[in-house]
Amino acid sequence: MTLAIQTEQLRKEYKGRAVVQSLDLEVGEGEVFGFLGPNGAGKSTTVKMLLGLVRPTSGSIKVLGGSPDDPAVRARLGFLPEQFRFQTWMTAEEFLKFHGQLAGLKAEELRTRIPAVLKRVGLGGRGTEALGGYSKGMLQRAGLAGAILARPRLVFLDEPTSALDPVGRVEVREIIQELRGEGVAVFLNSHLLSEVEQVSDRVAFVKAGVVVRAGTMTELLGGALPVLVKVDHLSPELAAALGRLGQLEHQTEQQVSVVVSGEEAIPAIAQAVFASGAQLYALTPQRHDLEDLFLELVGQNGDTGQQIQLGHLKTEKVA
Ligand SMILES: Nc1ncnc2c1ncn2[C@@H]1O[C@H](COP(=O)(O)OP(=O)(O)OP(=O)(O)O)[C@@H](O)[C@H]1O
Repeated sequence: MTLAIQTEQLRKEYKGRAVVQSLDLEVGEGEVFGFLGPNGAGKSTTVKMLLGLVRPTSGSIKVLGGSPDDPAVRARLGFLPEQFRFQTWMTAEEFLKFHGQLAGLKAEELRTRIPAVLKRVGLGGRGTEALGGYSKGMLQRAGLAGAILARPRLVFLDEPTSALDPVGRVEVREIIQELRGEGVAVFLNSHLLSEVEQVSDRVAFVKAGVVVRAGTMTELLGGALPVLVKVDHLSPELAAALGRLGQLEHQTEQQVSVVVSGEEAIPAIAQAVFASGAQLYALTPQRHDLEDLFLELVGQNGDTGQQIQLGHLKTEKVA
């Protein structure tokens, strides 16, 4: 299998200061990979190196099995930059035609492909308007159309939903899922962690140029699950029964958090409550999310938290 991205000991220095270091990445075909970290962590620099726009100080990069400097490889890459500044005098159709031609698409294919991608990103019927008159969200949609136009095998999306309304965000999530279904790898850079959590197969957290944690959602967020149980009266018998299912925390007369190993333990909690004769008011799993993990890893002010350098980060597709 050809990996979509493979880097070994990738490093970038600016004026002798390392902004990306020891980066070993492997992203599989059809994998959605979230690359997360605080401002200035080195995410955009990594993306630019993967696209061949910035030269690494040392280390190696393979994208789609080749070099990002190879025009044939570049033609199969899609890129939505965070700061999209498009040719405002062009219409969306002209902009896409221009990018399609640069990617080597034939005029005949562009005739059908351009309206199809405009429709896909929610700009159907707006293609003949100048980009100068587009709203921020419409521009971001046009940029996404440009990124997927030439049927790339690897797409880099840098903050793809920052200007979008909630409907647009759902649509982008659907597009990412479609790309994955077609075997396209997606390298996603976003501070909107709940969205990353919903679409990514794997994520890596980067801090000061170093990957501090990486894995699948289950690997990162699985494990102990606190379940909040609210009842009319938490009798000693009920507490004892719940204590047999998991560790009890934050116990009061009417509620307790039962820390169990996974969701499969939830029905037994409900049964224990009913068997005790108590009235159940709430049974709430309180799974940690990527935001909790982000704050834990990089600290609320971005400069606390532990740094663990991973020797090797493999990111194979998760079924
Ligand atoms: N051309 C450059 N010259 C000098 N320093 C640079 C250059 N480009 C990036 N840097 C520095 O490299 C570090 C990483 O920047 P980068 O843009 O990769 O971070 P980022 O993780 O994408 O941040 P953000 O989330 O804010 O977009 C920063 O300290 C930045 O100042």
